[in-house]
Amino acid sequence: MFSLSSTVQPQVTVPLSHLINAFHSPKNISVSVSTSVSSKQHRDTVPEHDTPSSEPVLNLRDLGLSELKIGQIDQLVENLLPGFCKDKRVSSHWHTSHVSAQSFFENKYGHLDMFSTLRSSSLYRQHPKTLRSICSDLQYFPVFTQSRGFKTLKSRTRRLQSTSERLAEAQNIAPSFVKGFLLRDRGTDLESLDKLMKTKNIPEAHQDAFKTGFAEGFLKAQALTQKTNDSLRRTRLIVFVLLLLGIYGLLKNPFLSVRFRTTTGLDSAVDPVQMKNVTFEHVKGVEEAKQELQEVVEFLKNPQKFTVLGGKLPKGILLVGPPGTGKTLLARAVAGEADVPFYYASGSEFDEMFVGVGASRIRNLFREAKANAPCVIFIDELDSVGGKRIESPMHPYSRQTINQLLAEMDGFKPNEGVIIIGATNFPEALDNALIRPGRFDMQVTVPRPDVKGRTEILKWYLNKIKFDKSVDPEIIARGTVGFSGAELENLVNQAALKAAVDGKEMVTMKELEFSKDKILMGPERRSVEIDNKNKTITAYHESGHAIIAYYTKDAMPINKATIMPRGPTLGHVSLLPENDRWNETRAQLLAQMDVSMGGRVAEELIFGTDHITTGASSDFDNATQIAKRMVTRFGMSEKLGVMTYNDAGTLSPETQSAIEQEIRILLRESYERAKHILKTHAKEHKNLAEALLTYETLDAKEIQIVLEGKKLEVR
Ligand SMILES: Nc1ncnc2c1ncn2[C@@H]1O[C@H](COP(=O)(O)OP(=O)(O)OP(=O)(O)O)[C@@H](O)[C@H]1O
Ligand SMILES: [Zn+2]
Repeated sequence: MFSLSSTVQPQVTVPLSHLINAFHSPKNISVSVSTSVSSKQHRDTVPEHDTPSSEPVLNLRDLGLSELKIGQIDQLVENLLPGFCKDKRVSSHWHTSHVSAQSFFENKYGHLDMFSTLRSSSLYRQHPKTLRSICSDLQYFPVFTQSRGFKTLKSRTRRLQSTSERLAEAQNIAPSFVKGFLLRDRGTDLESLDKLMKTKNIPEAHQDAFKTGFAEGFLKAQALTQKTNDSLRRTRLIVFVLLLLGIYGLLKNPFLSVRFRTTTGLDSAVDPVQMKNVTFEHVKGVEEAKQELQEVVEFLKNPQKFTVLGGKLPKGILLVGPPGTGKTLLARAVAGEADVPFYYASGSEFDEMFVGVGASRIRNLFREAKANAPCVIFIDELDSVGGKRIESPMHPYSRQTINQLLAEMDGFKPNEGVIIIGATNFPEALDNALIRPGRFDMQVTVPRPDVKGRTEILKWYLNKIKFDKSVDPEIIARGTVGFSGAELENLVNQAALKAAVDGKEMVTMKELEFSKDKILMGPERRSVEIDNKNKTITAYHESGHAIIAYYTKDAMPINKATIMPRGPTLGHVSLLPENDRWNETRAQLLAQMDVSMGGRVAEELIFGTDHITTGASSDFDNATQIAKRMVTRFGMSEKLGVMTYNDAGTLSPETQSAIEQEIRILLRESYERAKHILKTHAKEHKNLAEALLTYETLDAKEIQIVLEGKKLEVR
């Protein structure tokens, strides 16, 4: 800090009193002030400095200022001594009045360690002799250190604070090592106080003030030294204690350092989990997958038995299926059934932007696993490490990672007892090298559960909560086609939460239905204020669907009708297939179209063609889709015959218009059938709509009561 070179000098300032001396020494005045010519001439007339004397005698060249023109000198003097040039009232008293000179300087420049600054300046190097004398003299001055901006200090010091006060202020701001410098110099100050007073001929009257100032400064400095020493001692103590603790830790646990290594981000730890508490019992509705994995369990339980008989088991098993169908759970269950360690890794963990990191993680994982065989390594999201998108810039090192994985899989023998289970939602996306024999060569499909599976899963999770006896899991299962195991678990959980919020003691069908609708269609929009007119239209529209479903032989049974807004819908009627439908008959498809038509037909019949609404658009979409597929894909149109028409672009215009014609006919016939039913059952239609307006939601039983003309019990 104090070895600033001349290029980065902060305000290099020539010592004041000596400058004044320099300016006022008779020789120099003749040179610097009376010379009004150019600098060249100026330099010629300057006599060489060769007068050794007790008082330092300076000229401008000695100070490196000989190049200065008169105007610049004035500028310099004005900078150093504002007002000096205006009233040339400056006398030699200036350099004797230390306190005032000092405070004046501080006012303008803050505390400046001029001594050191000067020494390090190029000025000093050029004129060592002269400046050394200045410096040696300056040692007796309090050391200044630049501490703050000019303006602030000036405005403050107008209040004529004592020097020592300001010095203390500066010390508080200066970093401790700077303080160190300040303090060292202070020692010399004390010794030489008397000497200084003598050499500087301080007038009697000022001596006391001078001494007091010095004493104050000295005491403050002492206190500061004490503080600095204390904090130094404290730091040393803390470091020492930490060191001791470290050594102790190492002695007690020699693996501490290894732990540190394995828990760093790049080289993450691989810890197995014992899966005793997860068995095949916990995985419901995926019987085939469980059966296929059963032999893997047997192998893990006793690898030797298998190899003795010459049996060969795959090293890698790929679990393929949509998210949430229980792939992870199955893998855990395999480890749990066999009671072996389970290593979990997610493919995305290996997908690193840094060279070698993914590969080294794979290496670590396999090394650990081999040391603990028999065991199961599970790699979730295998496609994110073993996908085909190898050379993509987003995954610069995935090729390396895959190669490492392949090398590891090839590197151990089948009887070593390590089984690698990978899971993926997109088997097509996997790198072909991964699914070759000897790697992931066994595929087990884990599909979405069927109605039987869903019932089992629902029962399993219902058993973990309190539920009413009237709850029929099968009804919920029938209404949750396409739900995964994870979604069904969520459904039961949401129902339990709903029951708790409503202050009920057990979960009933109502809560289960509620959470099913919530998952399917978004939350209810109770806050939406729907005017009576729209409510009435919705009620007739929905009961239109319900009436058609009820009176059409091949339609699915009704589950529920509601005019409660939910998600984007104003109301809906839900139908339940008795079973998951693998196939649908022509009659069933036509019935579905009729039920869809029911809503619009109802609006038309009740409110007239002028008042039909846009609310039926999705119904039409649905009906049109069914008709289109019947004609173009299922060969269900007599006119177009048993043929599929997939690519519309390759069809002749005649064929296209024939298809359109057929679809139109199907829709028209459907519309007429719906109209006929609603006209025939106008009374039931009205009753149902009114019941909906009163109760908002009606379940299958209630709908039946209304349609049979009986009165609903008040709920
Ligand atoms: N068949 C099932 N039987 C019981 N619970 C299931 C089943 N399927 C899913 N679950 C529940 O859902 C949770 C999530 O399933 P899991 O993580 O095993 O699905 P996943 O197929 O691995 O999904 P992803 O592909 O998203 O990783 C399980 O912890 C379990 O609670
Ligand atoms: Zn509708």
